[in-house]
Amino acid sequence: MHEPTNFAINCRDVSKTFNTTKVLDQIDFQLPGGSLGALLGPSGCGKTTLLRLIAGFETIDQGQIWLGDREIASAKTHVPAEQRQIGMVFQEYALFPHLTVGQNVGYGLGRQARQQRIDELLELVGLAGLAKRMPHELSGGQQQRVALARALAPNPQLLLLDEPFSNLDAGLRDQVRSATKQILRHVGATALFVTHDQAEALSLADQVTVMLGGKVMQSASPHELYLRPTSQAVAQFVGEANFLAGIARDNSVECGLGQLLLTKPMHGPVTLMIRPEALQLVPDPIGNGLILGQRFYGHYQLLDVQIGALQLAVQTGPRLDLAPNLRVAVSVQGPVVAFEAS
Ligand SMILES: Nc1ncnc2c1ncn2[C@@H]1O[C@H](COP(=O)(O)OP(=O)(O)OP(=O)(O)O)[C@@H](O)[C@H]1O
Repeated sequence: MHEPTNFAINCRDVSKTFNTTKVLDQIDFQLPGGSLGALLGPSGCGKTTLLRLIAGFETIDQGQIWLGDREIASAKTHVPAEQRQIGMVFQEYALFPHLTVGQNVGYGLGRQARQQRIDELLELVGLAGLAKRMPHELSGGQQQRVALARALAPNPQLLLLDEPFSNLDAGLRDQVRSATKQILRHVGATALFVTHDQAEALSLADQVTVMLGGKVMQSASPHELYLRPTSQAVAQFVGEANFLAGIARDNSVECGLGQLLLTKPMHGPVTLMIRPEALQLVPDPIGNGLILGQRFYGHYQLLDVQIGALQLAVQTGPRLDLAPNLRVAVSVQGPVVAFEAS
């Protein structure tokens, strides 16, 4: 079957079983050309397996994968990894320890114009002048850039990155992440990276795909995913969320915070999701809430507030006037998302 699309990657109904465990269950996944995608999910959800199927390191049991309009995998087809024009960056970088930086970058290139391309790529990743160094003479961040330059050298149609920043310490990680994004944008690459770090996925990717238990739960822009999760599971996995029960009638819902407005009409029992920053509080001796606890993060804080039988997280900026045992008035100032009660 041929399915021409505008997607750089198109996975349809892809399943994979190891021994008797179904690791990927009817995956539908698309990534537009020129964009940066993230596969996000907890450990064991199957994200690395999906990346490896796209790379061609494993065969698929069912479904199809296209790279542009080329079918690269199905139950009957398996284009070998080296013929897929896919570049890889591994978690451990996998640099050849006995080769210099320049030789590492040039590894997948033919002889022609090799030196020029190596220089060009080292310049691109900000390592011009380090071609003669050995990998062990570089910092973690520099090694990651060499791995990126090596993957980009043959001009791949697609770049796959497996937890590319997890080996870097926190201080360096942010810096390397934005440098990587800049480089990928500069060369107009289509790239897909795997992460279990939601902040990394939200801050870096154009499209975030949440996987849970071998299934794709939602694929959307970071804003859409955070503000309009389509399931309670996604809302819970991405960011901090408050859940409360309610009874919906048309565009309003009755719940422990009173009557609230819904963005779409619903009926009957629902579960409401309200982000901590969608709640506001002010000190009030006769208010509806009591501060039970405080989690202070510097540029913001989360306050655990008891309201009747509910316990909700409320986000504020750093303030000195809020502390446990203070009575406050809590109100809803942001979007309320409703799911059919499960
Ligand atoms: N070659 C294999 N043989 C048997 N089971 C495997 C194989 N590869 C992966 N699995 C199993 O498949 C499941 C999904 O693994 P996968 O590595 O895709 O998850 P992940 O979401 O990337 O997790 P992590 O973030 O921990 O790497 C796990 O239960 C894993 O043990």
